[in-house]
Amino acid sequence: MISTVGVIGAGSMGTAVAQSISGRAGEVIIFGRRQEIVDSINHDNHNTMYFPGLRLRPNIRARVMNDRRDLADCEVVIIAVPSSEVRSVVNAAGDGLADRYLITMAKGLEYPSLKTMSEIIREETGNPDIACFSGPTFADEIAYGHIAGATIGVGDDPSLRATMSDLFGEFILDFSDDIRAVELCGVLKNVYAIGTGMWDSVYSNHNEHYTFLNMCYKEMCIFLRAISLDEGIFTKFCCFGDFNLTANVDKSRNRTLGLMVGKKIVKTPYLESGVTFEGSRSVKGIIELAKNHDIDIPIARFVYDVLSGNNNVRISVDTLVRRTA
Ligand SMILES: NC(=O)C1=CN([C@@H]2O[C@H](COP(=O)(O)OP(=O)(O)OC[C@H]3O[C@@H](n4cnc5c(N)ncnc54)[C@H](OP(=O)(O)O)[C@@H]3O)[C@@H](O)[C@H]2O)C=CC1
Ligand SMILES: O=C(CO)COP(=O)(O)O
Repeated sequence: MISTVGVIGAGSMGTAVAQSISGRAGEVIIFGRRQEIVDSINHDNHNTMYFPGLRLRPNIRARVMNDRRDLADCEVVIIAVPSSEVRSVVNAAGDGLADRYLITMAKGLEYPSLKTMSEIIREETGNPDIACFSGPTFADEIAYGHIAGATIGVGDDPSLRATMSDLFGEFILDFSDDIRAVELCGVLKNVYAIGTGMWDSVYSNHNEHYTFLNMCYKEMCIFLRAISLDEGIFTKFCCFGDFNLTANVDKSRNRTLGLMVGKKIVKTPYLESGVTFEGSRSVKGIIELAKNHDIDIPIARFVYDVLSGNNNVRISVDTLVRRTA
């Protein structure tokens, strides 16, 4: 059994994954930035801000981010903060992330570098032992122990693979040695989830919904075929599963953002609500990446145009339909 696992990020996914793996590790330390969350975990076994009704296992404790005393004791460190924060958080952790296994859960793309999270982490730490975890994994459902599938993106290091299989033994797992492709699946699905929300704000029939879903998945596969070294990526949890979960289910923040923008409930793409909308931050980078690979992704551009306020969703949807027809 792995003795100590660190989880950086005391939000939805950090708390959920801490609960999920705590049955497979001696101790889990959640590193959060708010003292009140750290205190609620340590004094009451609850993260009252994110999962007030969930009693966390007794072997989960918390530390404030800048208190890195315990980071050195962690054999494995999971990074579960929004992608926009990964570089600064990893940089702040400094050499506390060297010489141990690192796992990223963040689904975003840095702009304008177009780097994925594992690439940023490796750049900041120099540590090559990095894996990623991505799939149809709503945090609340993970937190309460429901079944979920996930793709582990990991290189050919047998020890790291074994550690990932052990740590995430509660999940149904598939594996890919193309870490970047697994991460890009998580980025793409968020963009198409926003797009599906926008589409569904205009069209309400089943045929229309699933026609658009197919259009999105086709565009996602064209993109992945151009960049992925893993020919099987299309049927892995990080791809088909997570795309469908996020594009179809209103629990998804990205889909909800698409619905809200499509219905003109919100205007600014980068909302100050404090909610983590990964897709709106990554769409520009996806468009740039596609251009670099000479790939045409009209739906991603549709999403970007509407989020940027360049067009109203009805006009954009109509253009998309006529363009694709
Ligand atoms: N939620 C989900 O269902 C899933 C999320 N993910 C991915 O996990 C990643 C994290 O998302 P999620 O947990 O949902 O987001 P949340 O908004 O629920 O939580 C984000 C957490 O990160 C913390 N945080 C933000 N900035 C910093 C910082 N600079 N330093 C330290 N901590 C910081 C927040 O602190 P504070 O509480 O103080 O704001 C919060 O605890 C995203 O990339 C997301 O796509 C993946 C699968 C499922
Ligand atoms: O990645 C997720 C589920 O796998 C969470 O999706 P949202 O960020 O759209 O809520």
